[in-house]
Amino acid sequence: MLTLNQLTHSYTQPNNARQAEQTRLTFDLEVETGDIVALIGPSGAGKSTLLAMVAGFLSPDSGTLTIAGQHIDRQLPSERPLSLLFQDHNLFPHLTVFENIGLGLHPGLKLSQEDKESIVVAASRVGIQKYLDRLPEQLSGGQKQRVALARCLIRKRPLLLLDEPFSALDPALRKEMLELVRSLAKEQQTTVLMVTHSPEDALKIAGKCAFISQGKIRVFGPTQQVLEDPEDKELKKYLGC
Ligand SMILES: Nc1ncnc2c1ncn2[C@@H]1O[C@H](COP(=O)(O)OP(=O)(O)OP(=O)(O)O)[C@@H](O)[C@H]1O
Repeated sequence: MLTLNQLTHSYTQPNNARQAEQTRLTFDLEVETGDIVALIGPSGAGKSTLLAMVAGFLSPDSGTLTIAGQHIDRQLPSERPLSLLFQDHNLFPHLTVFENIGLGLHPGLKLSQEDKESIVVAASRVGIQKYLDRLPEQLSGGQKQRVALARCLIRKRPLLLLDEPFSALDPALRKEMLELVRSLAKEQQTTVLMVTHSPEDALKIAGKCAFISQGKIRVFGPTQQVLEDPEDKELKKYLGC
């Protein structure tokens, strides 16, 4: 179980009158192990802030964050039991596909024979085993995202954070990648939080959906119910119903 309990972050910035203006975002969420949750909501609602607090890039002012009962609030991003996949796949341009995937296992690439074998397995799982010797610049956008996904997969962390990772891909490839994430998550019992602007993508892979608005989760429930039978006024407006 992933639990966010009153997890709060406030941004302070000067306004036109040169006074400090605060934007306060507070999140409560409970996600069962192995569930895929889509985070949707209008621009500026707080989706990236939620993800950044879970990832550890942004410190909460208050509240708690636990995975399987363990507090991870104080851990550095690299110590947290999670992997991240963003639209910008963050591959290292001077390293081969093999090495880029290997970074998921060891930041210094000190790889045992077993590690090397698991890199090949992860690459085959996402369909890029033919390209292990290539550099990222010799790959298409979709192939690069597969490498990034393989790097996440090989880490076998219990939580995967996705921030619009496939939005630059064409519809067929995007669908294929989403299905791949779904089957990999099921295989490894990975809990997934996925920020998306696409209700269609949410319906494709997420069993649950959280609608975020003005720094809060306003609606949380089964994706189909949230998106196809919305009751909340703001959610209806967001969906254009
Ligand atoms: N560094 C910052 N300083 C001040 N305010 C910020 C900062 N980052 C975000 N905000 C504010 O916090 C709120 C939430 O922003 P956030 O980026 O989390 O929204 P979002 O839902 O991810 O938006 P989008 O879909 O456009 O990426 C917004 O009102 C935004 O203006």
